Amino acid sequence: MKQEFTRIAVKVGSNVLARRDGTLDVTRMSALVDQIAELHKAGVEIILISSGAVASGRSEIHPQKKLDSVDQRQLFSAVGQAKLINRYYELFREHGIPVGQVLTTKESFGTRRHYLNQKNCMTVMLENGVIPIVNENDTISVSELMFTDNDELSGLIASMMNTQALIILSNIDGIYNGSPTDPQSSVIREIGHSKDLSNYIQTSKSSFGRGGMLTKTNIARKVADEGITVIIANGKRDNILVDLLQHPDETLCTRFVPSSEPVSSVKKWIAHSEGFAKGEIHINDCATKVLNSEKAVSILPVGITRIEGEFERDDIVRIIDNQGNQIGVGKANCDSTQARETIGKHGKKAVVHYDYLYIE
Ligand SMILES: Nc1ncnc2c1ncn2[C@@H]1O[C@H](COP(=O)(O)OP(=O)(O)O)[C@@H](O)[C@H]1O
Ligand SMILES: N[C@@H](CCC(=O)OP(=O)(O)O)C(=O)O
Repeated sequence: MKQEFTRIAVKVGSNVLARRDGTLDVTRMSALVDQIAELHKAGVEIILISSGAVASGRSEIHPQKKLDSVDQRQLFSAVGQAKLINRYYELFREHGIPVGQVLTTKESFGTRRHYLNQKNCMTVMLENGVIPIVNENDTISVSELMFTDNDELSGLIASMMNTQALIILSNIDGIYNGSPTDPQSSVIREIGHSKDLSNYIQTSKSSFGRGGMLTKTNIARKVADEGITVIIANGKRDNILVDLLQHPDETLCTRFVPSSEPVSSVKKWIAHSEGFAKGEIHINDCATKVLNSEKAVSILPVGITRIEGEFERDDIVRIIDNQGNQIGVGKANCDSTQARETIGKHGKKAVVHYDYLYIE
C-alpha cells in the first residue's frame, strides 16, 4: 500500500457526525472509525480532533426552561461529549484499538510549559498505540477563552505534533471557486502560497458548525506555511480518508501546498499564540523591510517606534508595521518598561530575538 504520510491529524466537523435532526449519525461515525482503523493498522499515526459534543448533547437533553447560549453549550457539551467518546470507544474496540480522550482549552496553549505538557501527553499515547481523540473542553471554555472553532484547535494540534498532514473533514467537497450552490462553481483542487481566497468564501456555515469556511481557509494557510499539507474534504463521502491517502490524485478535495522551508517547533508555537499577545511592538519601514527579507534578523530597539501595552519578559507580543498592519508575532526578550527605555537606540540587545519571532 503506497502512502505519503505516516503521521496525520484528522478533524471531523459537527456536520459530518450529526444528522439533520441533530442526533449522532452512528453509521457515519462507524464508517470513519473503520477507515481510521485501516490506516492505523497500516502504520499511520493518527490524532483525531472530533467536534460533535454540543450537537450530540442537544438531542439528548430537553431543558424545561429557556437557557442562554452559554448555559446551553455547557449543558449539551457535558452530556454530549460523554456520549461521543463512549461511541468512539466502543467502535474502536471492535478493531482492538485503544483510544484516549484529550479535552483542552485555548489557555492550555498559552504558556510553553502547558503546550509541552499536552505534546508529551499525545506523544506518549501515540507511542503506546493509543489514538488520541481531542476536543475543546466546552464545559469550561466560554466566550473569549474559546477557540474560534475546532478548525483552529486542529491546526494547533497538527503543528504541535509535527504531523505531515491535517485533513479537515466537513460536509462539502472542498473550497469552491464561487458559491457552493452555484452549478457554475467547482472545487479548487490545489492552493499555492499566496492565493487570496477571500472573494470566494461566503459567510454561510453549515447548520451545526461554528467557524465556517473562512476560519478553515485561514487556518489551512497558516498550517501549510509551517510545512504541513492541509486537505479539506467531504467526510460524508464513503472511504474518503483511505482514498485521500492512497489515491490522492483521483480523490476530490482542496489541498494546500505546504511550504518547503522548515519552521522550528518554538516558532510554530509562537505562530499560533497570537491570541495571547500582551502588547504590541511598532516598527519602522526599514525594520519591516529587513524582517520581510530572507535574512534572519531580530527586532532591535533602533527599528522600534512605539510600544503598546504592558508585558513581561517571555510574554507574546504582536509586531506591527508603520501602516498599523500586524506582520508577525514574537516572544519578548525584556519587559515593556525596558523596551520603552531603549526605543530608537543603537547597540542595544534585541527586544524580540530571531529564534522567537514568527513573521507571517
Ligand atoms: N467557497 C466555499 N466553498 C465551500 N464551502 C463554503 C464556501 N463558502 C462558504 N462555505 C460554507 O462553509 C461550510 C463548511 O464550514 P462549517 O460550517 O464550519 O463546517 P464544519 O462543521 O465541518 O466545521 C460549507 O457547508 C459551506 O456552506
Ligand atoms: N467543541 C464543539 C465543536 C464546535 C465546532 O467547532 O464545530 P465545527 O465547526 O463543526 O468543527 C463540539 O464538540 O460541539
